[in-house]
Amino acid sequence: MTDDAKPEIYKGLAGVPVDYTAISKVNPETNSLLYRGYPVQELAANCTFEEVAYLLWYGELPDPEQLGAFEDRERSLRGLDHDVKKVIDALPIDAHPMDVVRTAVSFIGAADPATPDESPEANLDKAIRLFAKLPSIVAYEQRRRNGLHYVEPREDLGYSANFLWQAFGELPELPVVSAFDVSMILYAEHSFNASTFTARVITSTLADLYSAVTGAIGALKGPLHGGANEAVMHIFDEVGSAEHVGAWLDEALGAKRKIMGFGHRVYKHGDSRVPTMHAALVSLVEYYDRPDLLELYTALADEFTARKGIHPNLDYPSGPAYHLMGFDTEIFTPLFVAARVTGWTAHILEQAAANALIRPLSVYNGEDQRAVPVRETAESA
Ligand SMILES: CC(=O)SCCNC(=O)CCNC(=O)[C@H](O)C(C)(C)COP(=O)(O)OP(=O)(O)OC[C@H]1O[C@@H](n2cnc3c(N)ncnc32)[C@H](O)[C@@H]1OP(=O)(O)O
Ligand SMILES: O=C([O-])CC(=O)C(=O)O
Repeated sequence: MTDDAKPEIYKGLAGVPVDYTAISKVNPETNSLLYRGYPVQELAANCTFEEVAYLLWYGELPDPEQLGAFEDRERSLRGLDHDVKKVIDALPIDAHPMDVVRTAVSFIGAADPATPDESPEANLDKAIRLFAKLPSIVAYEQRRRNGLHYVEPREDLGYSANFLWQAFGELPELPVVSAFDVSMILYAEHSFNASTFTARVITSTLADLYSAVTGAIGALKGPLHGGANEAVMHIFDEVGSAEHVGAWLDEALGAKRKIMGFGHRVYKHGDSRVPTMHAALVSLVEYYDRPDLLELYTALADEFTARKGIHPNLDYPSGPAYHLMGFDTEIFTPLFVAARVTGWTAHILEQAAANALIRPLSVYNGEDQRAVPVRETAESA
């Protein structure tokens, strides 16, 4: 093949549309994000995470009766079987919480007799099951790694209040519940990001929903994707305080480091979700009286954006927000899992409903064809 005839390679599939989706629309030109047509900011201001999860799966917001039935189902599925806890307990105490969550989801899939049933109804049921159980898994891991016991879920609490209850064993105050719920809504869905695309690739082979979610958790762990919210907090720890930002950036940029929590494959002028999460962070800073954290947050964002023209993404305000709520830094990405399981499973259902095996082409650039050398043996010599 001559050089002229070489097909164009789209590294990282950047800018390549690979399929349709009716679940969400990311528009970098207008800096907007729609879930099933609704602006995410309006959903965050007016809906609970349960309503948004329902919207992502069913395509419409629930009426009061539908919401009541959905909430009853979700609340009834929250608890963890003894076997799931046993599997979690068998893992090293210093395992990364993302590995723990991935293993727990994989175990739930292995133990669910409905796993092979790939009907849309069965898949939706599995999605709601994971949605309901992930808070118990993540909250338990937050406690286990700190030597604390499992806290049973409470059916009298909404999703976010119960999540915080299970993580910290005390009833959270309203500003904390609201900020947490907003973060879950903002993290829920974002079109063909790397983890969702992973889930769709796995689904395209006709593998089961649990396999697709397990794979998606693996893809989310990396710091170029969901792992960035954890990495942001490590950066905050390194920098220390607002007055050190300039010197820290000189060194980090000099060493050509990537600054986690900044930049995005699709948004080049800022992430549509950041203003809403920033407002939630400000309310937490006021509630916990931590102006120093906001000063550091603002100084780093302003200085980095001024120097590089690269804006914060959602992981930038989420990291310090989860820190203020009391979560360990390593638990931040598992919180993202709990939210994104809604988007992943909506995409799994969409992919399965109009499936085509996802199998792109590669362009070979290795050795030309050659003969395997025939080596002389002792007998033939
Ligand atoms: C919820 C989410 O998953 S949002 C994403 C979370 N990830 C992060 O925050 C990790 C840090 N950010 C990044 O690594 C990138 O911005 C990505 C991976 C998110 C997007 O990257 P891409 O679209 O592939 O752009 P790419 O990495 O090629 O960056 C383009 C240029 O900007 C630079 N750049 C982009 N982001 C950053 C950053 N955070 N810090 C320093 N430089 C950056 C790159 O070094 C590159 O520079 P160059 O052209 O001189 O080589
Ligand atoms: O869209 C992306 O590439 C990453 C992202 O922001 C997300 O998954 O929320």
